[in-house]
Amino acid sequence: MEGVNGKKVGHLFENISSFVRQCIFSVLSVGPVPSHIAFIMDGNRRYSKKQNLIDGNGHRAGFSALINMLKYCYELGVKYITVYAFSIDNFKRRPEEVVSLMKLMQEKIDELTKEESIVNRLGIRIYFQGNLKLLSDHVRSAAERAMVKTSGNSKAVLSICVAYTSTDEIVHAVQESCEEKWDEIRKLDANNDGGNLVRLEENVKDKDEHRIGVTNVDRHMYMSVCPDPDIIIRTSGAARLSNFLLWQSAHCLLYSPAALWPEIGLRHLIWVILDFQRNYLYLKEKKKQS
Ligand SMILES: CC(C)=CCC/C(C)=C/CC/C(C)=C/COP(=O)(O)OP(=O)(O)O
Repeated sequence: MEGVNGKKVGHLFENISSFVRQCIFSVLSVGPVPSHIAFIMDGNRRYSKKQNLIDGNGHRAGFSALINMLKYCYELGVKYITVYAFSIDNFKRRPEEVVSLMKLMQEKIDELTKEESIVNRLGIRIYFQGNLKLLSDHVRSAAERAMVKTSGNSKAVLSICVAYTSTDEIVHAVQESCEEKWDEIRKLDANNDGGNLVRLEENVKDKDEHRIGVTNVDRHMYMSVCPDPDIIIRTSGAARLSNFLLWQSAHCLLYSPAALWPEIGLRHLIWVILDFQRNYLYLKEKKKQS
């Protein structure tokens, strides 16, 4: 009996908080709403220590916080959400910790891929971004399955950066751009009996035409599926980017609340949206000038 009553109270509380959220979001939506928010989910181990949890449960709590934040962003109308889930540098952690994090990652990816998962209910497409070759076969296959299974979803996009650093992304994009240019030049050359490569050396105008520019590199970024982020939120009070979205964050608003990642909540999102709206015209002007 107590259990039934407890469930009813739980449902009632959920309905009331969902209604309050809707009211707040409709007021916020009168102003500009960011199209892309990225999160550095810092402070999961510290949360675990603070709450005396067993190892790994801080990251589990972090995953629940991610799901809540995903839901809030979706309800507010933010189309792109990106999270820094595992950096290339994180592979240098204690092997037991890496293994446990990868196990959790695989379990949660499989959970997200299920038919009835939140991403499928809301129509969210998942991308995994990073040097996926560095992942174990199991985790990489899970990630690839999730990308395929959600590829028909189009309401919003969740990019999960794993085995990711910005420097690796930039090097990868530059390498791909060089290969693409070389292919172009070789093709031209073949069509002109080898004349182009010689002419290229001689003709400065042609040289410029065949130079790699920002747009070439941009196109080959892992993150080219999204517009640049409007806001990056890093929890636990650290105001560093730690090799995350360096290429994409020239004009974005940074916010670093003291809360540890599992403690992040609606109030933090509301606060940063208000800050974004206050700075909107200035940021828009800066983007235009670049
Ligand atoms: C499928 C999916 C998206 C899973 C994500 C699970 C999750 C929350 C991963 C976070 C991983 C991570 C290294 C966070 C940084 O906190 P930390 O471990 O560095 O903690 P600290 O800052 O307290 O040391």
